[in-house]
Amino acid sequence: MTFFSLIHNITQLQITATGLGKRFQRDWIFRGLTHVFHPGSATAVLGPNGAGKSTLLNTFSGQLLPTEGTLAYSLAGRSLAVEDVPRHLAYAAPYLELLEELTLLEMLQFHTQFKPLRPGINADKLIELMYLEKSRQQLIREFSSGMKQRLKLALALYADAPLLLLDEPTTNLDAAGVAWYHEHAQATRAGRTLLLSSNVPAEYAFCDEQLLVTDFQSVPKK
Ligand SMILES: Nc1ncnc2c1ncn2[C@@H]1O[C@H](COP(=O)(O)OP(=O)(O)OP(=O)(O)O)[C@@H](O)[C@H]1O
Repeated sequence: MTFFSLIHNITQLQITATGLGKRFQRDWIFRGLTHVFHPGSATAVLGPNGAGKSTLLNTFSGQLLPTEGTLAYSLAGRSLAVEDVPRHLAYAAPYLELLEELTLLEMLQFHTQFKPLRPGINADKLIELMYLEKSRQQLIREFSSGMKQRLKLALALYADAPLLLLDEPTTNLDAAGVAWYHEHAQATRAGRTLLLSSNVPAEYAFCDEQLLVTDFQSVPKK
């Protein structure tokens, strides 16, 4: 398969954050975030451990409610309600679980009922792209941590979804896995709105924008 054959028209998704803030108990994690995430943009969400990168991604995914400010989503130029965002979202993160009791093939067949893959990709093709042919009938719980991470990434990268959130995407990957991630992230990013949280410069080098969470930890002066 060539990269060219993977290109298809992803519906454009835009996110507008206005005065966005998130607080846990008395602690503000970020505050005063105003930014437009354009379709096709790739934004690296940066900051030290505990800065709030995962919290920010979870807020953009609709799983966490902002404490203040607004998040507005639009799909193909039309307003998209936050409760409909999960349908258009693909998300890979260390804290998101796989269905460990299923085999790889069963897991893909189950998962893709709810989160379809891009046109031209099916479970067999994805297994081939992950180089996991020998593990088709193996239980996910028997996978190594690197195999699990490759599976999480493949499910997100090849999902037919315009919003892609990647939290620390090269976690548990060896050098070959990191190269695989770069190849497939590049092959699937056209047209998508990507937010990628990271502490590893090599994994976000291809992003065109950077957002430092620690820049949003006080209310901007008016
Ligand atoms: N559900 C929660 N309730 C209370 N505090 C939370 C909750 N989730 C996260 N926090 C706190 O929010 C802060 C930011 O955590 P977060 O996981 O977003 O940071 P991070 O930048 O992704 O860190 P890392 O680089 O270590 O993954 C931390 O102090 C964390 O303890």
